[in-house]
Amino acid sequence: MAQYRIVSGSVAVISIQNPPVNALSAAVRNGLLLSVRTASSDPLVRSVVISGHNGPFCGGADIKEFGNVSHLESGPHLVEIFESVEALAKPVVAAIEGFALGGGLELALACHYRFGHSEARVGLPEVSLGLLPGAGGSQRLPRLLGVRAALDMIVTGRHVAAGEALNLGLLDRVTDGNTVDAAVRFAQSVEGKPLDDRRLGNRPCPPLENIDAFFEDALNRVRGRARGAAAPLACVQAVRGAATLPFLQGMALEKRLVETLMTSGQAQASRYCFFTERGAARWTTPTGARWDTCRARPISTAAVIGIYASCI
Ligand SMILES: CC(C)(COP(=O)(O)OP(=O)(O)OC[C@H]1O[C@@H](n2cnc3c(N)ncnc32)[C@H](O)[C@@H]1OP(=O)(O)O)[C@@H](O)C(=O)NCCC(=O)NCCSC(=O)/C=C/CCCCCCCCCCCCC(=O)O
Repeated sequence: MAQYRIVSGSVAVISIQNPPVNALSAAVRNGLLLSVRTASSDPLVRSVVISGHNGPFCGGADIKEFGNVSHLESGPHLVEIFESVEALAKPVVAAIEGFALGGGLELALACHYRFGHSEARVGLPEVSLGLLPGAGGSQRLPRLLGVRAALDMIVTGRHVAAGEALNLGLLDRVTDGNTVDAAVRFAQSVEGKPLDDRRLGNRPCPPLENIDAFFEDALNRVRGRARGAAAPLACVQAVRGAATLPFLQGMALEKRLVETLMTSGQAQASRYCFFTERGAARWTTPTGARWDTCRARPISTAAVIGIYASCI
């Protein structure tokens, strides 16, 4: 779900609430869209801050819903929500603590400004799930960072620390203090200012020389490393779309690519790995010991029972 409150008289703070990582489940998506519409129609609200409840901003789309069309369809699509955020006629500031990953960063990219805590990290790791950033990320990130930096982040899926994100221009400000408080103060300072420039969907991609040669080379390099994986190649195709197509056509290309990947065996296998790796950490023994209740015993005696010496 999403919590909605008004602070300082004019700022609507929308807080994503879905522990432990504030993933964008159907309930969260419903809450977010409702909150954005409420903020839009309330004449007392002049700006909006979006944050994560109790720490992390957002770990992205709810991976548990993938492969289950009825779950995916029981809430609005991320693309629709992010379009409403970007189109809002009041400034929207993302207050990023912990992490903004996948759909979480795509949400932040739809906001007009991005504030981050100095220890936060951001990234688009969809490629490791056999996917691409399919909720506008493959189209908005290149428009913000330029093709080279965006392609690197999208194809590798790496997590970027706040300091680097600030240098890249992905974050507008970084703070050591309370991120939400800083974002609220900033939101008030930009109330009533024009927003057209801040909407990444309105911006062209920064120009790149020898665009055909650049993407040919990128595709060859990625193909060499991908070892048969389809997602990294689709990422290159989507970013090429961002560089060469108007925003809406780029979004249509992104949609076609992610729908194909989503139903692939590679994406299913990658999801299985994601949950199995985490499941493996939850061990039990036949005597009933468990990973979450087991405590190390205090050491009362220790002895050396052998010495091995070697000479060369
Ligand atoms: C860094 C982390 C976020 C946190 O790490 P850590 O603190 O170490 O904690 P973990 O142990 O890893 O995780 C804690 C528990 O949380 C669960 N978890 C984590 N992330 C998620 C998540 N995103 N969703 C659900 N659950 C999550 C984790 O499993 C643990 O629980 P448990 O112990 O297993 O019970 C780290 O967790 C991390 O890296 N997470 C993953 C981040 C990530 O990859 N995010 C990107 C997700 S993908 C995305 O955001 C967007 C994708 C594009 C989607 C576009 C949608 C298009 C729909 C098209 C539909 C077409 C269908 C057509 C169908 C048809 O026609 O048939």
